Amino acid sequence: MATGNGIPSSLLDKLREVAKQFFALPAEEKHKYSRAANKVEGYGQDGVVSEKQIFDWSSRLSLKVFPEDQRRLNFWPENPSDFIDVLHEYVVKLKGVMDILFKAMEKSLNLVEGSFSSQFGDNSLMKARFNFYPPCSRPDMVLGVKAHSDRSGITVLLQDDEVGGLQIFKDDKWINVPVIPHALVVNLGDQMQIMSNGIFKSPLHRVLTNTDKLRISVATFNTPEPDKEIGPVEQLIDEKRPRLYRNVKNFAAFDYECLQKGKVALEEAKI
Ligand SMILES: O=C(O)CCC(=O)C(=O)O
Ligand SMILES: [Fe+2]
Repeated sequence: MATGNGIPSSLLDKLREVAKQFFALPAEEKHKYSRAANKVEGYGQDGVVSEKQIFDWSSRLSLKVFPEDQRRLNFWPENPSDFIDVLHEYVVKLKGVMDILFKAMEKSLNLVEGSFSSQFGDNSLMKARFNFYPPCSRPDMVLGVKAHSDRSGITVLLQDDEVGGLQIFKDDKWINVPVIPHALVVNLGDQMQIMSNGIFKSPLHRVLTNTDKLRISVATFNTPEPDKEIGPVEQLIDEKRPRLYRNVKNFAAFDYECLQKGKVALEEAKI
């Protein structure tokens, strides 16, 4: 949980506000930004992969925010009118926060500076995902997001300022993540688990639904450049802690292939 993260509280509030305003638009207006059936970028619900699939109780708007020249502005809402500026300001500041996180993680393991950040590269990908969870009459029947670990390197999450629901799996139990309005939740993804040779964990997490309140969140995923090979930092491999993972490239694509075969990418990357 990063409080005092250097991002003004007013900007965090504004980001939640523009997210709420976007999701409150009439369906036809939101559908201007609909994602294509086989793509993740844009507005929509879960893609359909099988007949037996259980859907998440949520809608999302996913946008690639960095590298800046890869932004597809046709998916960026024009309504509310300050959406684009607020998102831009947030992600620029968040990049600075991510740089501090890399340095802190490297330092905490006595690593050479850049051990992690250089694996992400200068053109690492950043995607912002706005999640909208409407109230749900049967919270016992359906989840807002099913249990998963993030396949990113690092995820930074801005939660709803009032409504909880995020849980993390720890010591064989689901634990509620507290709601702290101006804190950012830092969640390490599968690729950090690989780079840290298993020292940092990519935790399972899920989101519960709620009978009478809607919830929003903004997850920002930072991922290494897809054509860069990533792997456990050499300094973290020794006789006591042998190399756990092989090097991988384009983990997102690898993860997708594994999913289709019913396999878990982190397991498949093990030596
Ligand atoms: O809404 C949340 O609190 C978490 C969302 C999440 O886990 C995700 O978007 O990957
Ligand atoms: Fe997640």
